[in-house]
Amino acid sequence: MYRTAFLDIPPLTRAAGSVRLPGSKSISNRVLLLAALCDGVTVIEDLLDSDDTRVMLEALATLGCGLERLGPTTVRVRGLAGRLHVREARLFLGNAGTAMRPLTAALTVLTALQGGRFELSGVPRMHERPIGDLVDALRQLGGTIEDLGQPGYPPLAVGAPAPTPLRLDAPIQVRGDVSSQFLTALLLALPLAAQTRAVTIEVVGELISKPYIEITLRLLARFGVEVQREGWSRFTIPAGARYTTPGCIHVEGDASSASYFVALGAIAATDAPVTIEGVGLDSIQGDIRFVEAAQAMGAHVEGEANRLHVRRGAWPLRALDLDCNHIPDAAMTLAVMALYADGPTTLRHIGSWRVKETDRIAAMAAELRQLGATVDEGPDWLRVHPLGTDGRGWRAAAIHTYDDHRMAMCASLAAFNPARVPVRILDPQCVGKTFPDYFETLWSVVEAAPADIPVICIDGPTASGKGTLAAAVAQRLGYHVLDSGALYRVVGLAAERAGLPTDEAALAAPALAQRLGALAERLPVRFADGRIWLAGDDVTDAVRSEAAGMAASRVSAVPAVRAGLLALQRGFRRLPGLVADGRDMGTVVFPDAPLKVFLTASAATRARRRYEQLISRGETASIDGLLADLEARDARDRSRAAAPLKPAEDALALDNSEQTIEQSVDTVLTWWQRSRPFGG
Ligand SMILES: Nc1ncnc2c1ncn2[C@@H]1O[C@H](COP(=O)(O)OP(=O)(O)O)[C@@H](O)[C@H]1O
Ligand SMILES: Nc1ccn([C@H]2C[C@H](O)[C@@H](COP(=O)(O)OP(=O)(O)O)O2)c(=O)n1
Repeated sequence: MYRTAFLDIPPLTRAAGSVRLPGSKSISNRVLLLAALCDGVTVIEDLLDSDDTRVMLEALATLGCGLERLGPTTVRVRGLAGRLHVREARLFLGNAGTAMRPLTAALTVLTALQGGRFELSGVPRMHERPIGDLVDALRQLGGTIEDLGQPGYPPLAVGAPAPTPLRLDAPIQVRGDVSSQFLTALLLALPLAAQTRAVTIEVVGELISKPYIEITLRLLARFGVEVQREGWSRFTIPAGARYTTPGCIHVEGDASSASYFVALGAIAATDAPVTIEGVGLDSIQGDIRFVEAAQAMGAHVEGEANRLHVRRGAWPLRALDLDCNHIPDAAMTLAVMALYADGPTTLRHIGSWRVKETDRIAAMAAELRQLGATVDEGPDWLRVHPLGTDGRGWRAAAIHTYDDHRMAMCASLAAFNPARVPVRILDPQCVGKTFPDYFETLWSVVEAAPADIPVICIDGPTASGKGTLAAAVAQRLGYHVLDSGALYRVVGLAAERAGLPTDEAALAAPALAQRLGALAERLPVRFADGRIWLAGDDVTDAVRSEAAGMAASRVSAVPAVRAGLLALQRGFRRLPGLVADGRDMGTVVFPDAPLKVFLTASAATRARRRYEQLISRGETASIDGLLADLEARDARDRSRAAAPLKPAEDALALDNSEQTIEQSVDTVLTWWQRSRPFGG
């Protein structure tokens, strides 16, 4: 997951390959609660690992539920069997509506039956998301609920020290036109109160998002409770209802998350399809019907039970006028697809967007306008005018994401714009709510022209702080790092292991130069988790010695070695970007890089830094010896014929002798921001 302040997505061209989706959020949190309420042990497989499931798991643990992680996405839950093990607790539920609403209902019923008091709260946005309709229904039922903030919104406290009688004789009425989660919450909670009598729920007003109720009913059935329904207005939980564990339950891939990859297949030019694993036509999630909407816009989709294959069909996409009540979350994806359509697209019946993670109608309109689009909005509809496929009208934009995972994932699709402008996603870690590795998954199936993948080059003499600066800048931007010096060091070491001399006299022989070149070209080197591996050996420490630095300097003067390492170095230019440090990053390896920095510091400063570095590693060193060595190394690196150390013509010079590391990092990031088309 990217924890950077922003993530720049370079213009993308093609897409192909296969993605596996994380588990469905809606199914994950429902199954967790059902497993916690029932009697016995349930093993949940392919559970979503995200912010929203984490808060649910923490709440259940607080309530005394036995939880055991069997793997990253497998959890064993020992149910509470309908009994409260803890009578008082505070539960923090982040911004997870799928935790807040059902837990409020379940704890109201359990405390009415057994006594106890629980406080439920969330992030500030959660305290702006309505829950009043559910609270009204639970009060009708006889539950005790206290508003701890603004009435009708979390935070709340439920329960009282002593049990209170529940009124189950008359049907419980709940409004269904603001959020279907209120009905879901009652459906999940009321089986706890239906041991001796049937309980009926009546929906007042038109029920929205019916597919989510279908998921709830199907999962209740898996846990042994068959609810009878009359249309979408009356639901009866039979007398004697009792949750029983299905033993093992598998969570299917998130159909709403699938929508981004379906859209990708529809938008990107492809040779092979984009294949989405983990969700298909057998899905119980309503958002699977997004596939029909995408097909109506022109996507070519082949579906299997648990898999989808998507390719571009009609191009530009066909404009759409659609009632989106049945796909409230995935419909956001249509709003971005609409930018690539042949006319205005209207999404109707999306009033629930206004009370989601943010006011999604307002947010979507504002951000699509930033990209250059004309957007009209009404209380419960949105009309997006296309930006066209000839490249005109598109603007590079820094997209606000409003702590809303879907805003970030949707906006990423704008990176296919024909104007080939990058898209900046602010606060990319908001995807952690449902799809922490969304961007990494995106990179695995998309392509960008290498020239569009940014590289920041940091060249300069030894101990000027290149490596330190490169690592820090890369971390702030979410970019990859290329420590090219390490490659020359590894060549020196590999030569030594192969019994090849690396002294200057020997290196003058053309036959040796050729062998070293061949060795460099097929160098079995691997960088992983901050370590360097040579043919399976961890050589991280071995290549860091001063002797290895000297050997590297000598072999690096051999043109065949430099040529041999060229392709390997250019291979580091991967999405979303690269920071490369060395001697010739800006002059030879990435001459088209949009930012080149030539980093220097006085020889005395560099000798002192290297000295401190060695001493802190527990090695012995003398400043005078180091100074002599680094001056010799600089002289060789500068005077060699092949790719000598020198600033590129378009490099910006930075002397950091008097700067702290943070100051150098800020200088480079300021230069970088200036070179980007986002303003600010
Ligand atoms: N302003 C600065 N910028 C970068 N590094 C600095 C700075 N001040 C001190 N250093 C230290 O200098 C040492 C050498 O830095 P390093 O990144 O290894 O250099 P290089 O990669 O150029 O050989 C490190 O221990 C680093 O912490
Ligand atoms: N792009 C590069 C990087 C390093 N080299 C050579 C020249 C350097 O003296 C050695 C070692 O480089 P490295 O960056 O690891 O050395 P320092 O950390 O700056 O001491 O490799 C090069 O020729 N071209």
